[in-house]
Amino acid sequence: MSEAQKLIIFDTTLRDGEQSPGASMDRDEKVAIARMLERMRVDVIEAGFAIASPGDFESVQAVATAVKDSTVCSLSRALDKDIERAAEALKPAARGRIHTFIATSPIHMKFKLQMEPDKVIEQAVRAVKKARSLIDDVEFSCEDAGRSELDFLCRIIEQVIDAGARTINIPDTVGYAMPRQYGETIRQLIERIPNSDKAIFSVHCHNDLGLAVANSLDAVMAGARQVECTINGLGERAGNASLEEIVMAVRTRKDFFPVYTDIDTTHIVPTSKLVSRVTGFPVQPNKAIVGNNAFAHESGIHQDGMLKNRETYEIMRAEDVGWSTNRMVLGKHSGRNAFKSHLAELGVLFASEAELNAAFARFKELADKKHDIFDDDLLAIAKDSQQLHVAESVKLVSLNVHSETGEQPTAKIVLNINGEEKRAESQGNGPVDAAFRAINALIQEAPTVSVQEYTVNAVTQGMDSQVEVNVRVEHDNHIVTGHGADLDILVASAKAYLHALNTLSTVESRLHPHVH
Ligand SMILES: CC(=O)SCCNC(=O)CCNC(=O)[C@H](O)C(C)(C)COP(=O)(O)OP(=O)(O)OC[C@H]1O[C@@H](n2cnc3c(N)ncnc32)[C@H](O)[C@@H]1OP(=O)(O)O
Ligand SMILES: CC(C)C(=O)C(=O)O
Repeated sequence: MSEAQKLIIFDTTLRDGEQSPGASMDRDEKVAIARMLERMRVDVIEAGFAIASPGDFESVQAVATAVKDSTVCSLSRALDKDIERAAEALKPAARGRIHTFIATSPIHMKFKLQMEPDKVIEQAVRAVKKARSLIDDVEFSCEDAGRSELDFLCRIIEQVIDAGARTINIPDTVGYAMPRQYGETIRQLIERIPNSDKAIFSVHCHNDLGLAVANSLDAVMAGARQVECTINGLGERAGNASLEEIVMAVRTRKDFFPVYTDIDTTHIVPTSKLVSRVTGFPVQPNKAIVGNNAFAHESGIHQDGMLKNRETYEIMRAEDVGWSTNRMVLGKHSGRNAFKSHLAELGVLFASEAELNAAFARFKELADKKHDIFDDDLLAIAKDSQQLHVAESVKLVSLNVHSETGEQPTAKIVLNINGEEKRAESQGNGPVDAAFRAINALIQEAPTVSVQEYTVNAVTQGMDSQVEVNVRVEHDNHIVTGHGADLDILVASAKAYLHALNTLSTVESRLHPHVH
């Protein structure tokens, strides 16, 4: 593609992004983000508003010193003192830009600036000339262009281009524009302004109606060749157009957009994470490109499709935007193929279809009860299910434990012993002791088995974690350890104890289940 088809990416995370209430960043944090943006090959980094405060001045200066490959820009009102301060802060820049602006909508001119439209044009022209006297690269913005009159925009833009502005930005400051209408405005401006070919038209859209990206892209179709945007869509009120969405839309739909960007997209996710960490603004999980779920697949039909061909459900590659990989999330909507494939990645191979089915059934039961299923949960299930065939003569059917302050706990247990259901009830010093005694009541030689160690581990973090219980038992100089996993600590304990007894019975071929 030709140079005329290059879409300039202007990142304003450090300026408009910082205008998100609560998102302020200190100088070093801004430099760290600016370096990431430079590595990503962002064309222009708006580092701040130099006159806003000494801190902002220092930040613009520090970014201008640190960054060499991207243009560094400072915002300024259409006032000499702002422009001089911006130029001063940008002195160390290899490439500096002054971005000066004034509002052009009737409501802003009348109530905020309290200026006649002709005076606004005069001030804009003076400001651009002043900026050009200090720096070559000058951008001019018509603040609230989205609510400005087209004829007035044509007049002011023609004059600021004559005054030396080389980038003309048409901001939808309050997020009022609609996609087709906004693109049409850009098209009309480029067509009607006689010297429009001397400037690059830029857009800067806010997300008040959730249309910032759509409006920006519509403007690109209409001839805009610079998009102002922010990482994670940060920005004043509902934010700005998000850089990652703009860049990936253009890249993914090369067939649709007549433009390209120079962005190295593999830096997108690390930069998003840095911005989120620095500002304390979490990224919503379903946020396009950078949300945790953006490349995660949970439902069985999707996972099955993905396993057969990734493109069945993905239009971009996770690796291309900086994720290490896409994710198959196992949850209650997942199917057997994804379950088997995920466990194979964890090194678990099922010996038979029956074993896979048993583990899959346990997984579905767990997924119904537990929100997040982690790899450790799956490994615990696999371990538990694979043990079932070690010795299945005794299986837990149900356990009911009653425990109350000041009273001895009672356990009622139902076991399946060689295909027959047997019941027992017992008290104990604690609920686990009561459960073990109830098991002992159904297995003749179990009371001669000594429990040497009993440990409980939470399999994953969180209150709804599965627990894994290990019970080490000794009988006739044989020591075995039983494992059991469940959301219920008592059920996990009973399973672990039974697993130990079953293993002993296999090892010794002597500890026969026996109904009293
Ligand atoms: C759409 C945008 O995002 S624009 C950028 C918004 N960002 C910011 O405002 C952050 C930084 N701002 C600040 O720190 C301060 O507002 C400052 C330093 C710029 C100005 O502070 P103050 O001098 O105390 O003025 P204050 O903020 O109260 O009011 C703004 C003044 O600038 C005037 N003004 C607003 N925009 C412009 C402009 N583009 N050109 C010239 N004057 C302007 C207003 O009319 C008002 O003038 P008045 O004091 O004569 O009524
Ligand atoms: C100053 C301009 C570019 C702006 O931030 C806006 O209009 O939203």
